Amino acid sequence: METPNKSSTVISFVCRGTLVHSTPEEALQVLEDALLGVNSDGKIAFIERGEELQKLSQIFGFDPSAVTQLEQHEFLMPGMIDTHIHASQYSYSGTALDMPLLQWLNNYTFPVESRFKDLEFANKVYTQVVKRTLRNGTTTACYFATIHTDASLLLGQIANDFGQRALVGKVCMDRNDFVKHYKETSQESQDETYRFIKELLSKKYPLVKPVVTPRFAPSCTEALLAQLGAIAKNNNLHIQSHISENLEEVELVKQLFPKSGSYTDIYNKCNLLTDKTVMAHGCHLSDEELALFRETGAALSHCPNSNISLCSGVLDVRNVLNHKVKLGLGTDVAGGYSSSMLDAVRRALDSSKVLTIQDPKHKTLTFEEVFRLATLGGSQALSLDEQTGNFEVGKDFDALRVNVAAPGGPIDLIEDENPKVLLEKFLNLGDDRNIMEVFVAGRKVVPLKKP
Ligand SMILES: Nc1nc2[nH]cnc2c(=O)[nH]1
Ligand SMILES: [Zn+2]
Repeated sequence: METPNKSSTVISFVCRGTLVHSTPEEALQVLEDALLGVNSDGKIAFIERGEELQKLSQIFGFDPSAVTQLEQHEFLMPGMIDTHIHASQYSYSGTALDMPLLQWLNNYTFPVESRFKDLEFANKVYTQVVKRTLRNGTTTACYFATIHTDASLLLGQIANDFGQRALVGKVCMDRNDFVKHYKETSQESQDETYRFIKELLSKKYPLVKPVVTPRFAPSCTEALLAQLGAIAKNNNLHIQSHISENLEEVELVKQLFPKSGSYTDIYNKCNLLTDKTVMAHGCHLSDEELALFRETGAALSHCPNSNISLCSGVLDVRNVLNHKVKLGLGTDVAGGYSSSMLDAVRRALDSSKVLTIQDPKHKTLTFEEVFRLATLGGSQALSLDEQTGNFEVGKDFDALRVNVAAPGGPIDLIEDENPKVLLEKFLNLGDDRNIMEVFVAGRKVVPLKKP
């Protein structure tokens, strides 16, 4: 037998068992008895068949007896990606869902967000939301903070300390007629955005990046939107905001921006639609607006719990996908009451089924397609698909070790099931008790470590 060439890569972790993930071609790919190796940089070094163990151990110089063997009812899946979550609204999640969007913002959201001037309060809430989302399997989160720069920097620090991959946005808003103390001047918003970006980048956190965050068109003057578009463009930064969530909001935008062709047109004219943009909701976008998303490479975040809870609308995900617009899932805490991406998966499936009830010709999303939205789709929506989203050699190892039959967990398995059934059961019935371990960039972050 030939001696295989030795690799200089240092392997820090090897796992053997079932892998489930998505590719652009296949919504669900199952690899049974696979071997996945992670190198000392936290990147996937190889994915091979189990029978190659001896050969791989020689090439990569690891001890075959140190391989982690997954149990019968276990599998590895990519970490889930929450493309839209308000860390600052976590304290009232599960409450205050009795009003439509604009009234909900004025009565609940703005008063709570204004409290983040207090860093002690911010520390308490942000620590809890990062811990909770990690335990629920969110390896990447795209966060809205508040207008307060120091508290927003603190959120970045906490995500880094617990090892979560995150985009963090200091919220910008220079218009707010209802809660008058919760807004900035245009100049403050611009200056503080610069300060936020500069200070967050100076920390050199490997997995935490700033995202330019105009709240949404009704909270911003056109001048501010244009300034933020310029900041993002000149510094090649991510952008996030909201668009076309509810019909009253769409009407308000028409009144506030009478010269614009559409809601999408406003953001586009201000250079806020790029291939690093993610806009939440889009329930009421026209096909022409979706075409503009496709042209600019901007993505949508589908937040079904929020859309139902605030009676905002039902996004036709099939139509978005047919337009080839990048799409991920978001919890939109606290308009969405659950911080778990498993809930987002279930609500996305329910919403698609509601559209089928209304129109039997509607092609319902499959659970495999929604699984892809929660993982690979999210990474594409955040333009992070070169780093994360699925299992590919060279990508970071962001993964969940799932045990569908975890003792004391929510799922009773009567018989042995195949991996596809195990995944479907986990997505529909599972919770954090089934998520035994969470890895981000090769580092085990759940069970949680004290930072
Ligand atoms: N769901 C939701 N929509 C918004 N539009 C502007 N701000 C918000 C927010 O905080 N939550
Ligand atoms: Zn939101």
